[in-house]
Amino acid sequence: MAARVLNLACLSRVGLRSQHIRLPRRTLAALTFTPKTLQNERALGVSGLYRGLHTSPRWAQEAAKTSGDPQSYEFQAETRMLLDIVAKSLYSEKEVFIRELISNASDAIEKARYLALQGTQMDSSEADMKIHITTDKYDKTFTIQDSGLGMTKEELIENLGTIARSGSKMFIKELQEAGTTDPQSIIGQFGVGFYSAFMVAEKVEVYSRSRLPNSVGFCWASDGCGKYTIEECEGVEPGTKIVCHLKIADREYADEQTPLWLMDPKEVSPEQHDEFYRFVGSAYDKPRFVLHYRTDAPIDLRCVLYVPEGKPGLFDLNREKDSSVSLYCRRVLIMNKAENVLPKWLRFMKGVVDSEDIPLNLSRELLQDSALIRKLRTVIQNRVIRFLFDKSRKDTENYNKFFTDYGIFIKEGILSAQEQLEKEEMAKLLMYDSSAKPVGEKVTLPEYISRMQDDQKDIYYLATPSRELAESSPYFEALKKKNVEVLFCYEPYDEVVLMQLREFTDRKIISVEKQMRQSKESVDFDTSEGSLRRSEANELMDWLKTVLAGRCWSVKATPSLESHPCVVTVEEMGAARHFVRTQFSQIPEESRYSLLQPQLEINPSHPIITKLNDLRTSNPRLAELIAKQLFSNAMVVAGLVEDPRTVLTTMNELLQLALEKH
Ligand SMILES: Nc1ncnc2c1ncn2[C@@H]1O[C@H](COP(=O)(O)OP(=O)(O)OP(=O)(O)O)[C@@H](O)[C@H]1O
Repeated sequence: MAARVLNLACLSRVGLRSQHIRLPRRTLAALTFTPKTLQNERALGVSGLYRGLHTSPRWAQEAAKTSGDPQSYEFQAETRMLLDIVAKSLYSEKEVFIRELISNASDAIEKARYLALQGTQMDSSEADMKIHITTDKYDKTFTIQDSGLGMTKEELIENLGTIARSGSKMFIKELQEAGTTDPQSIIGQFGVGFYSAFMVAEKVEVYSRSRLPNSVGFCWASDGCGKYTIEECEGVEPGTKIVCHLKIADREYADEQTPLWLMDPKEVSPEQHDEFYRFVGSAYDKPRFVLHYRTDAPIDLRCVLYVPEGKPGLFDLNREKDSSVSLYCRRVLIMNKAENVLPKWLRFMKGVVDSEDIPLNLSRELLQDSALIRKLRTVIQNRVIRFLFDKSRKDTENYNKFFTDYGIFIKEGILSAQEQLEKEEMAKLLMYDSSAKPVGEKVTLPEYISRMQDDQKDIYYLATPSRELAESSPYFEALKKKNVEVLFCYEPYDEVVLMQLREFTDRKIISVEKQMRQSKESVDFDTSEGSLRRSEANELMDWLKTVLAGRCWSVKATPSLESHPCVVTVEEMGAARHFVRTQFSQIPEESRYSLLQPQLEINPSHPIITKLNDLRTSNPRLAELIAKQLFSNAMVVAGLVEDPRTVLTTMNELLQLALEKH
């Protein structure tokens, strides 16, 4: 069995998850899986300091001195029987003893907290609650210390000398019923609690001092062979410290094991990552991407970050602050769920960040606003972006799936970033359908740029609800004719993101509608086949302005259209659509058009337009209705109509007139 005791992943293997360690909520996690570092006074002092407590820096290593004569006691008969079996057990999953001892420590803390809340007078405050685990490879010890309720002498006798608990009792009962031929086969079915320490320890010492006022410390010790001793002890901190002196065969539990994130990335197996991910992320799925890396400059950093296999839920999207990344400094846990270590948009990532450059006494306030944390965040963000961009090129299929599930976070990142450079970095990760690619194949902005024709300056996109509508869009028509690639985006916030981004590597990002509105190309009336003549077109446009007064701000003839009679353009189509979606219902009808100032662009070669020109003299009423309907239709195509019912008002009258002659 590989040495693994102090690896967090090992705890998950023994079925221990963070929620099993029922520490008081306000207690910042106190599991510090560092053997030698814990003996370093600084680390110890800081774990206390960090929690803002006034605990002794030597909390976990008080020099307890026995001060009385050890008194010898015999275990209760049932306990002896249990101990005998446990001690000789060949039970293969011995590491369960860690879970049992942590559970007891956690229970003791809960009890102390409960009593404090009840108003019971206690030594020191509730805020001190913590559990430390240390090992010493040379002394072959595994030590767990908690600042829980502790035990009086009577309680040590009562609790550790007799079996009161149901699990152990049932174990003994089952053994008696089954005969003792194969106790190992049933040991795993019962938690044997504190006694499980004897599976790995040849001697166990329990230093304990009750938190009740005026209590003194005691040392309980036993080799698990029928007897135990209790003697008074000085220098015992309130709470309980259990020192397991390991059997030779089990000395590996005192080994210092490098935490997974400090291991060479090549040495960590996917299974280890799966296990560790579940542990740190309190998750049940697997990671879909693993970023395990280290760097020394510009900041010392050891990271293992995971992107979950599962899709984010509504809760994850709305989650404002909660992070699933733990911050360590040289393996000492500084903060669980540390906000600000990752930018907010990366809140879907889970894992561990360990940096030697982080001061051990980092407070929550410092974490909010520290140049160092900002630097850390930038370094990690850049690395994650590089990693994801790499995935987009080398593992396209999985990246596409990732983008479908988590793309919204990237868009949020772009919207919330301050610097253009930062926005553009994130924008590398965006993916869109493209007019140059078949359905389902997506392209990134760098890919788009690599295919741009020499005379193309800008990046074009069309925001539309679907591919079908994109392909048949009048706005796309002109660029399609010229064989210019257009990105299609389907989500309402896509165009807000692209509008905010404005440019990418010095190329402007422009909607096809804007391109059309800004186009300087004019209609060549002399050569356009079937087109109105210039004078006819001018007259028609003047007439249209009158008919559509109050709704249409200007009318223009465009050479860009082919199969469509007309379109509407506004100055900033994306912003206008956003405005229509979010604000329109609060604005009176007449004010809406003056805010949008729509321009009607007509195709002077289109049969509807040429016919309309004739109709305005032969049947002015029908011509007027058609003009209004054309304008309404164009507003719908532009996505500027909030309520479709408003475009139907003239429809019945129009149909009636159209059918009159039949
Ligand atoms: N760290 C500790 N601090 C205070 N009391 C402890 C500690 N560890 C054990 N005890 C006491 O010893 C008793 C026996 O522990 P053991 O693990 O055998 O069973 P248990 O924890 O009571 O059972 P269960 O795990 O089913 O709740 C506990 O009930 C508790 O009163």
